[in-house]
Amino acid sequence: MVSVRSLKPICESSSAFPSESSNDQAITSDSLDRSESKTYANSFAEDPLKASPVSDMLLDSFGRLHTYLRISLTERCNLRCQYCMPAEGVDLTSNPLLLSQNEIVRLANLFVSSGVDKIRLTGGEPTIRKDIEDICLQLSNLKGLKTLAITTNGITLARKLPKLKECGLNAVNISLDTLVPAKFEFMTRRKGHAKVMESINAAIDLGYNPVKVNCVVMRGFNDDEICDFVELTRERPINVRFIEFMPFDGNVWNVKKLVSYSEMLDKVEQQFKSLKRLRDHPTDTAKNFRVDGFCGTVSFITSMTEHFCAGCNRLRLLADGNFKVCLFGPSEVSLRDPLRSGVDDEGLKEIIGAAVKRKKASHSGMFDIAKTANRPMIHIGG
Ligand SMILES: Nc1nc2c(ncn2[C@@H]2O[C@H](COP(=O)(O)OP(=O)(O)OP(=O)(O)O)[C@@H](O)[C@H]2O)c(=O)[nH]1
Ligand SMILES: C[S@@+](CC[C@H](N)C(=O)[O-])C[C@H]1O[C@@H](n2cnc3c(N)ncnc32)[C@H](O)[C@@H]1O
Ligand code: SF4
Ligand code: SF4
Repeated sequence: MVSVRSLKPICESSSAFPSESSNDQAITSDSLDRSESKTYANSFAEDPLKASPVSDMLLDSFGRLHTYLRISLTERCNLRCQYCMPAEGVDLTSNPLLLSQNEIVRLANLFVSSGVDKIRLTGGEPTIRKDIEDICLQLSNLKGLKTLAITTNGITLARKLPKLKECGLNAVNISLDTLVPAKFEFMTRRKGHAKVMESINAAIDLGYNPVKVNCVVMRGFNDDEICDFVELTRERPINVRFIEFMPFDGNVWNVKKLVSYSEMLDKVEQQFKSLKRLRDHPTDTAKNFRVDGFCGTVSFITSMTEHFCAGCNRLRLLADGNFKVCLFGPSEVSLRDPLRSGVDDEGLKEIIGAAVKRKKASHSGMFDIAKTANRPMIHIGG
């Protein structure tokens, strides 16, 4: 049974939480050709150092400024999604080798004082970290940070969100791949569908706007639900984001299970004739659309068939203190070890800056990625 009805229809235009990207402006000329691939790097490269107070540490050799840091708070999770991790689980870093709260805040402070203005907490499942409220409070007090976001599976979020909001969390992405509880249990190898729906409602009730709903689309699993997900946006301030299935170590990736952006878009356009492309922000991971008259929006994260690396502004700090400049780049450098051996901020900045300068222009394509050793997704955090 499809449980769209278990989400409350609420659509208010005003909100205490401004949308981070200017998704609301429809492109006025004829809708964009879906194969159009924009290069945004040049718009950043004009004179990035003059245009903003961002430190050279965050500028890569292609002129991309990295103002968005994703911090993985834990390698653990209360679900076991098939597309993210193997059934047998993953090797876990021992507790003493994980970053402490103080170390996370110290490193985050270094990034924010260098120009990072958006931090996303991820994992594993970030909400299972016991000190998440304190972490949010300390991070949201960092001068210069504009967005403190979370990506969560929503299992325990409904209960925790009011306090997290008080602690400064101002953007929420919730993962939900199916509207059918039995399919949820199959994909996540756990129960909990109703709790995720409850968390989406709670986030809407608390004024998060939009509440982003991340849906990894896999052939034969949920590709028949795409239009049901679009229906969620009719009366709710939800941004449904259909994500192309990506390969990671230990997941069940296979090109036959990948449903491409073009195929997903076809399905949506067939049922929702008035779907219009919106203007994306150059650093967006998503291509954004709205069905005429609908409250929410629909997006596609097209990492595999139309990558968006030219506008990349993202860096990653993993739970074990490793720093990763690209989701698919296997190279990592430890920030934990120099931090623990007493290296000062300038020393850390040198290590970070050198890694950022080594960042490649783009990922190497899905077939190469599938063959290259990386970490399981649950370690990286998306
Ligand atoms: N290829 C690629 N995929 C990414 C990147 N960042 C996030 N994603 C993927 O996008 C999907 C949604 O990720 P989220 O954690 O919601 O982050 P986000 O898309 O940056 O979210 P917003 O900041 O709200 O736009 C996940 O499948 C991520 O793995 C990136 O830098 N490169
Ligand atoms: C790794 S999870 C971590 C945060 C949290 N546990 C959650 O599920 O939202 C971050 C995001 O990555 C997405 N993701 C995981 N594995 C993926 C894959 N193989 N391809 C595409 N997206 C994936 C998830 O759906 C989720 O939206
Ligand atoms: S996608 Fe998120 S919820 Fe699912 S196993 Fe990975 S970390 Fe856990
Ligand atoms: S694949 Fe790497 S370069 Fe491309 S958008 Fe993702 S993190 Fe950035």
